[in-house]
Amino acid sequence: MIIAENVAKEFTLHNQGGTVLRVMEGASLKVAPGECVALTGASGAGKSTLMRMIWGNYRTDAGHIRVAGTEVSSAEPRQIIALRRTTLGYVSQFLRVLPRVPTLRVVAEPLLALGTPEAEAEARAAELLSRLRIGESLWGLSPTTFSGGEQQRVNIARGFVHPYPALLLDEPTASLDAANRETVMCLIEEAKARGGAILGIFHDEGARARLCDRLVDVTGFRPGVAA
Ligand SMILES: Nc1ncnc2c1ncn2[C@@H]1O[C@H](COP(=O)(O)OP(=O)(O)OP(=O)(O)O)[C@@H](O)[C@H]1O
Repeated sequence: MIIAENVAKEFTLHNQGGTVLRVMEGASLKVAPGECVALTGASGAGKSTLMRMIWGNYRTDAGHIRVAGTEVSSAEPRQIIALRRTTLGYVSQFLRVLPRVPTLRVVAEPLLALGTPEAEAEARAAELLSRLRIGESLWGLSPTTFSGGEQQRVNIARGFVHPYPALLLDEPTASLDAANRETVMCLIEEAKARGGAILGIFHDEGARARLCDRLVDVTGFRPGVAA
């Protein structure tokens, strides 16, 4: 479902004398439907960079990335947008939303974009917000003023509202209390059980041990380090 083959990436720092940082080469991994794979490696090893290339925000310099048959590494922007709408979800660490859009709408939006009737989309959004303990009194408000943990849970609700076949998770349990952490782990287990292919960064070792079928250490993809 998610396939990376021999991916390489370097950054050119144009405002720092054109210094070239080679951060990755020969990066290969596969995530099958129903599988959860964790990216590991020390800070700066390249976990986020690989996730951003799979998400289509960073260009790959060499190699191929395919998600559900779409060649992300050479896709046109409209293909990336279509992939994100139907197939590839991403729960980042930060919520980015338009101001003044109510929380219920923020969470329902991925379903509305797929043509789901409004009542059905909002019912599903409400169910997830309730599971994640976001009180109903907040649903009509924009999440921009919410606490860090509340914003993270709105982000998670939005990422799980549609059963994406492939899902990228960036520290989904970070800074959550025990009850919400458990809810998020259940959501991830349910996504696996319905055949979702999940690739994530989990600094939470307990969550990683419970959820992940395999670990991929990106340190092996550093230029000059044998995989
Ligand atoms: N946009 C960018 N421009 C220049 N260098 C970048 C950029 N993004 C990442 N890098 C560099 O690439 C390397 C890998 O960074 P990355 O954020 O992928 O690491 P990470 O493993 O996710 O780290 P952490 O666990 O601290 O989040 C770092 O040396 C970083 O400075």
